Amino acid sequence: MIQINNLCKSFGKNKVLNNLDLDVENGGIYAVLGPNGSGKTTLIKSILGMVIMDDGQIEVSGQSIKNNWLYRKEINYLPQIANFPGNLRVNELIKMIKDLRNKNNRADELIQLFNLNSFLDKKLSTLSGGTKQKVNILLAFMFDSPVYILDEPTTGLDPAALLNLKDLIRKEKQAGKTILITSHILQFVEEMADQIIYLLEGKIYFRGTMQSLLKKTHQTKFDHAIAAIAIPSEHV
Ligand SMILES: Nc1ncnc2c1ncn2[C@@H]1O[C@H](COP(=O)(O)OP(=O)(O)OP(=O)(O)O)[C@@H](O)[C@H]1O
Repeated sequence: MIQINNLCKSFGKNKVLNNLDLDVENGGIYAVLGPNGSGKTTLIKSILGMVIMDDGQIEVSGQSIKNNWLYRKEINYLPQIANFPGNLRVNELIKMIKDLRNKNNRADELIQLFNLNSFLDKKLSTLSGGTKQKVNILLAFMFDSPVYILDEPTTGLDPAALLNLKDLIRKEKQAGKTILITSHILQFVEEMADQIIYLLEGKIYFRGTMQSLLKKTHQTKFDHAIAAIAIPSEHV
């Protein structure tokens, strides 16, 4: 589904991704983890074509992303920080995105699910952080797509909204979708992810299931395994 070879990206002298290779198969939930600044967002944005790679190849569904914009139609993206004009009202934003994509959508179902009815005529700049995030989730899930990329999707959500988000993601997985998620919330990752992809020093430092991570780090708890992951196994 997503194939990355020798991906390199630097910002000035800061080499963020260094000959990174990664294969993401079709279907399932993949958690992209790593310390702050390890390059998770840069990796995600490279896949989306929002960061121009210095070197390497990325293919999505067998198509190279270079000089190609059609592949982006296959990916629904929830950014870490969405920058929509603050004076736009929620219903205007939803309508604008509907008109742009012009295909079947399930905005109404998601408005009910996240209790957004009473916010539809509010300006984006007046919404709380959690409500803004619910609107962003609605935009990321309102169209059907084979691939979802969710950058810190749980930010600011209350417990009820978090449950709804988890249900949404599970349903998409059951429908065979491929879902890449970055999150620092380990409980969420532990509950949701089929595979862990751990970034460190510009490369994929670990890739595998939760069970294989626990085994590799000789730990019984996920948070301890994550803390231990970057320590050579003879020191764990
Ligand atoms: N546009 C940019 N210009 C300059 N440096 C950048 C830019 N984008 C990212 N960086 C740098 O690249 C490195 C990786 O950043 P990135 O946002 O990909 O990390 P991350 O793993 O997503 O971090 P976090 O967990 O804090 O969200 C950081 O050192 C960051 O400062």
